[in-house]
Amino acid sequence: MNEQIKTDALNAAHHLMVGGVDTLALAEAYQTPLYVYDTGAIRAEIAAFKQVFETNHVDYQISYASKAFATVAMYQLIAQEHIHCDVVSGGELYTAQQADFPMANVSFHGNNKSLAELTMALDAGVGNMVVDNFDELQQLIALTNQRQQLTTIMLRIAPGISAHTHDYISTGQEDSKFGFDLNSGQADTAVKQAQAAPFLNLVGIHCHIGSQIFELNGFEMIVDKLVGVFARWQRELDFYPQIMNVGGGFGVKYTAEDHPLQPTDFVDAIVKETIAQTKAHHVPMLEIWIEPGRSLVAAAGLTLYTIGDAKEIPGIRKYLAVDGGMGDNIRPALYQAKYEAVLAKDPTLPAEQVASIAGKYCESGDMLIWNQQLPATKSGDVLAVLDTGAYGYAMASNYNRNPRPAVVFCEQGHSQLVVQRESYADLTRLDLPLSVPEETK
Ligand SMILES: Cc1ncc(COP(=O)(O)O)c(C=O)c1O
Ligand SMILES: N[C@@H](CCCC[NH3+])C(=O)O
Repeated sequence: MNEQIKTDALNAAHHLMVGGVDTLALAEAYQTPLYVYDTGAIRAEIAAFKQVFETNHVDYQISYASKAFATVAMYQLIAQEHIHCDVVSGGELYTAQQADFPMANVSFHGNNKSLAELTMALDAGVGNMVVDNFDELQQLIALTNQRQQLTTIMLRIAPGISAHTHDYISTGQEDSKFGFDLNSGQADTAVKQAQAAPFLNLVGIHCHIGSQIFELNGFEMIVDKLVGVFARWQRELDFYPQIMNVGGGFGVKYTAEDHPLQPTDFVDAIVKETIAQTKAHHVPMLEIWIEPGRSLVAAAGLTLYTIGDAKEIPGIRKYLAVDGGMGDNIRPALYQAKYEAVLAKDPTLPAEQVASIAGKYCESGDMLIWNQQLPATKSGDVLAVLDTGAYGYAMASNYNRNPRPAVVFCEQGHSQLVVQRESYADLTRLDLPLSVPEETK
């Protein structure tokens, strides 16, 4: 059986269960494609992160990087767990507001926040603005002076450390669009400007080196580098941050080929390194913030599809097409990301075929999985693609005018629809007809 599946995730009939709910019943009730989340698993991941910090007796904050999966219900779940979240756009901020998420617990990221977004954040009372560049810093200084509004900020630093991950999701290197460059002294200048701003309260430094990282070493390097810089800033600029935000990026297991550490192992290493480095530099211990996105939601989510048409090219390949694809999960096409799938009616059945799972979109690259071992299948069977909880729904599109799927939360045997399936009418809701010029009427 697929090693991603825990044995308690099967019912007596061997149907795959999520949060105590039968996936075949979910497919029947809500149709497919369908995003399904085990919200108990999300809560458990949060609890595991909290525990590492608490065992180490350090001040901390966990800020969920909501770009990984943002809906009203998700922000509400995060609020229930009493952690923070970060947003990267007016749209995410708006969704958090609709969820009544406490604005004091929101951090606002982004390398090109518009004036409208900055204003929206100040109006909302966002707790922490993560300032990315000099233009934004100047805009924020002007806005806060004008409004006489004391605003808490962190500065995002590009530490000049490359994470070993896909180029598209590596962000900490010197040549990055994100953050104040550390090596050239831009970060020092930004600190001085922020210190001089009467309405900015600079509480911390942020950096994020990338996503789906499998090695501790990048995080330890950030800590070493940042604490060294903080010690210098304390001497030279009379500035010592209260908070060190090391971002997210903790890698998760998508397939049997992946061997990540536990997300909590990363945090344990970060905490221990921070304790060691602050001692070595004779500076005060820092409050440590992390921003996990993927590691909180990836494994908690799966996508249910219905198998449709099959195509077998003798001696070459068998394709099984499903009723979704790159519109609900762009990651395989965009990052060559790999997933595994099981047959929802019985993941324990022995494999009898190797099939490649194709989407229904008009692109050859619309392949969800290459060469998946599966039992015998027939049209109408429900296929569960595992670990799709991060950056699936979040990056979904209406390509080919396909409506986006619904999202269902499951916990303790109950399911709840939290995002409705889009209808065809939703697709044209914002369209306006071609206007006919007067003279041709
Ligand atoms: C600033 C920032 N924080 C946190 C995250 C979350 O990353 P991940 O989902 O890999 O944990 C990202 C995305 O890479 C990010 O850009
Ligand atoms: N969207 C990416 C992660 C990017 C993280 C954003 N900083 C993924 O699916 O892997």
